[in-house]
Amino acid sequence: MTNAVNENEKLVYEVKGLNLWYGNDQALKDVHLDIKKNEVTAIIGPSGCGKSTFIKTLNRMIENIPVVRTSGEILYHGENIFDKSIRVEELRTRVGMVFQKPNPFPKSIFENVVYGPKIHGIRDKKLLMEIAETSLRSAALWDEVKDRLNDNAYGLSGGQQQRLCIARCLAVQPDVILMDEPTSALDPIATYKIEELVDQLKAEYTISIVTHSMQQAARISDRTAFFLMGELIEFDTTETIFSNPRDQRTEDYITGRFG
Ligand SMILES: Nc1ncnc2c1ncn2[C@@H]1O[C@H](COP(=O)(O)OP(=O)(O)OP(=O)(O)O)[C@@H](O)[C@H]1O
Repeated sequence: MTNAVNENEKLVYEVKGLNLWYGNDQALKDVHLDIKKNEVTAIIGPSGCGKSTFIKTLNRMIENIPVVRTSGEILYHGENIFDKSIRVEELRTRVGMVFQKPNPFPKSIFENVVYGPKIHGIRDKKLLMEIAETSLRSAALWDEVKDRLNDNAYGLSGGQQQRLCIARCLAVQPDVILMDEPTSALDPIATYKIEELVDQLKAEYTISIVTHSMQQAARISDRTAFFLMGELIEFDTTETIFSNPRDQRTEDYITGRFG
């Protein structure tokens, strides 16, 4: 009994029978998947299989698209995120998101990081500075920007901008970080830095990352979910998915036979 309770506490998400439609087109089909605390869960699969749709559903960001309809349940710490009692803004604060293309605001580095805390009513300059420093340190960017916090964020390199977006996400103290192909616009060195960062961040956060790179999924994730045409074909430890997949379609994809 105790073990069962402890196991459940480790589950951040329990996705149960999730379906999603864009108008009449079904993009997710009866998806069942658990996401565990302090793990990196990689979402892989060929273009159009529903990877982005899936992670954007986890913080209900997908509902910004008016034609979207869903059915099924997504339990987040045991509560269904589709329940009427759920406050969507709060959910999106707890479950932050980093996108494919770095998207800093046209503001200073400092203002980018403290944007969320300010919206939440924090005005104290000293506290904002502390939040900025902690978040930038956690995003492994502090040393590179500490002397130019008032410079415009657009002056940073692409990789630095992406780490700034991660810092901005961390500044509101999320629980989960969703990353939608966060390195696809970056060069190998900047990619390596983000991968290293993901590995450090999982000590404190739960991370789900969409990636087109099988090597990246294998390098940084604990578990991997393989999607195909809206269906979750296989979900297992990353080691099993890449060394001993159960489904032929998973094997075909990871060995580069399609996609
Ligand atoms: N805003 C939208 N309106 C209608 N259909 C959409 C919309 N966004 C995505 N789709 C459709 O939903 C399906 C899944 O798309 P999604 O972007 O989730 O796939 P993906 O696996 O992330 O693809 P990629 O790897 O190319 O980013 C596709 O068939 C796509 O055409």
